[in-house]
Amino acid sequence: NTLPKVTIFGTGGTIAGEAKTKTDVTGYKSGEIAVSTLIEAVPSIVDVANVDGVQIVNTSSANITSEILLQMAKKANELLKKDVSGIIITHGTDTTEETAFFMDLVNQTNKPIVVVGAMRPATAISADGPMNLLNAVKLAASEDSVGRGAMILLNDYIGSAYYTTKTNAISLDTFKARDQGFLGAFADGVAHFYFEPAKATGKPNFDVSKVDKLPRVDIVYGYQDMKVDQINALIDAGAKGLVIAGSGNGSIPTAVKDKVTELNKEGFPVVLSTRTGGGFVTHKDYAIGSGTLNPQKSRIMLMLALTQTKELSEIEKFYSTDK
Ligand SMILES: NC(=O)C[C@H](N)C(=O)O
Repeated sequence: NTLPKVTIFGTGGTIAGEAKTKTDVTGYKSGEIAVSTLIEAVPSIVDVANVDGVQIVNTSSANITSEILLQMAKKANELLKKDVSGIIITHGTDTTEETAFFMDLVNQTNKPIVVVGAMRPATAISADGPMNLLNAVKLAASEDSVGRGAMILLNDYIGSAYYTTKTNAISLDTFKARDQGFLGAFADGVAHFYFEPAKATGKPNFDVSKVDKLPRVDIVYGYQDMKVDQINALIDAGAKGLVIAGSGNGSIPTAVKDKVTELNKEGFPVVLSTRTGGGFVTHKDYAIGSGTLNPQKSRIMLMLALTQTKELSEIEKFYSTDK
């Protein structure tokens, strides 16, 4: 038929989660139900698009690896370059923003990639997954979605993958972009956008078609009395770059700053982000400031940046919001 083609990558998460009782919304197993079953549970999807399901993995989103990200990037680009109008990734919400951000940066087309999940398992009363999935199909199939980058969709709200983050451990209303706001919302089963299509300022694009492996990048949490031991241990373990979730505008204790300064002189990339959940980390003369990116997105950016350059001054540009 003439409906747009949409491919759904199933990766697991609560949207595919199964609990022992209908009222259990925390003690359940993520990634139990196949993507084909999720699609069958929403019969009206067939009125919106020609849908195809691909089971990539079926697991909790904490188990998504950079190998899985690369696999999805290659498959998504292959399909989007053909006649598929949009890709949906059903995903656990805990690391949704990492996958969505990665897919946003590696998409070689202007077609939509929509990452969707749920906060209540499929077996719960008032499960949010089926409606979220139907909305995701509408979003991925819509011409209005073209040129908007990857998007995160949950609880009727459409957020840009670049800026949206999970802000609450259990609430249905968890995804937010506090400073930048949502792109739009569903009303009466229809996606309404608040703006014309736009690209996040300074957003780079990475072609990973020839990348076999992403470099290891780790995150270290900052706190009072933080020591340099974790930094040393991670470098010994093979980290090719580090992100520090500093306090405030990326601040770290003096001893850690001395270590970071030393690493900077050696050309080892350290990105300073913030544990505050918002704002902007400015560039320092001893480390790269993460700009608007939180620690987990800064990590994804650094892995991708390192596939292109080892130069700190070049890496720094990927965190810039300048045009
Ligand atoms: N709401 C969720 O999807 C959480 C789940 N633990 C996950 O796989 O990320």
